[in-house]
Amino acid sequence: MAVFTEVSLDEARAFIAPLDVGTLTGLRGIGAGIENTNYFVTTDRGEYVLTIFERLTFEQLPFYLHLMQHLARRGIPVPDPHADAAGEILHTLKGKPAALVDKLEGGHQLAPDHHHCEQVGGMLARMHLAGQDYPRHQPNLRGLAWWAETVPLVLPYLTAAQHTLISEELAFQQELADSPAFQGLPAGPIHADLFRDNVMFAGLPGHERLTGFFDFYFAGVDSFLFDIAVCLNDWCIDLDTGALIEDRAAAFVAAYERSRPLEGNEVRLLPALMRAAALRFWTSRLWDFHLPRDAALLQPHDPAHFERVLQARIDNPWHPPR
Ligand SMILES: Nc1ncnc2c1ncn2[C@@H]1O[C@H](COP(=O)(O)OP(=O)(O)OP(=O)(O)O)[C@@H](O)[C@H]1O
Ligand SMILES: N[C@@H](CCO)C(=O)O
Repeated sequence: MAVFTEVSLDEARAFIAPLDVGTLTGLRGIGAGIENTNYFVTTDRGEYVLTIFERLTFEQLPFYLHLMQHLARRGIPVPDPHADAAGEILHTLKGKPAALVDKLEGGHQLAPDHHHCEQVGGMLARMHLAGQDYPRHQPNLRGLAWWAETVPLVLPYLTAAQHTLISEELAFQQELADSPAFQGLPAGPIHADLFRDNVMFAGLPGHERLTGFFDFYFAGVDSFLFDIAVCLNDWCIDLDTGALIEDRAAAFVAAYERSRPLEGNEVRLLPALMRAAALRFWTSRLWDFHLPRDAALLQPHDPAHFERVLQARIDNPWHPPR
């Protein structure tokens, strides 16, 4: 269970007191997640999620929390952060930054079909449009600069073949980033980590409806196409092999385009961005695996999965049907 910072009932009670959410009746550490400490908080008024941020700083967090508030106010289903009497949504607990947000209804859809992919694609486009007038700016902190910094740190742990694959891909992405086509991609606030475990669905089997996107703590201003690529690499692949399930990917993109049609350059660069998205998560998983931080019990994600995904994207580039 990834509880990095233990919180007692008394500490939780004192933390929620200024937030006008009622009286504490329950507190439970959440096992999933590898970035932050999360607790489900129950009060006589409802259910909430308390997050203590383990890596992000007081300077970085306003971008994420105000983005969630901005999107929630525009009707995108995301957890809305709770403010104190002064309107502040970033708080402090045990000396670390912390927030209390609404708990979303439902659960994860870990074996998605067309129906789920279409809903995620459609909502992603609506989220991109709703974020366009968000005034704060922060780059994607897990973007190209971070890959370039982190790849050298993990190289000592790799085989010769992995060393070549990751180094060549980084060089390819650096060259791509310098191209006018890449620099002209439509951009804005993106989620950047919208995997199956960061989306909720509720309802009867076969009729589930999307109830929310959450875990915005890798969000940043970057190309919308990168967000689409991250999703396609998780929602629309065979998890055993990394192979793209093309009809599911086509359904995802078609649903996205009903709200925001892709530009010509976006269609052209999608295969390269799907490689970029695979590189991003291969690198972060290698980093978490080989250079772990303290946690009560941390189970890092399997890096080899994204090595397979990257290889599959290189071997079989995919363009959405036109
Ligand atoms: N607002 C929310 N509503 C309902 N459940 C939530 C909410 N936020 C978090 N959870 C639950 O807590 C679990 C862990 O949260 P999360 O995925 O944000 O962890 P993390 O460590 O911050 O991130 P990561 O996914 O990057 O490892 C989720 O899988 C989900 O079950
Ligand atoms: N979604 C990420 C974890 C958070 O960055 C992964 O699966 O590696």
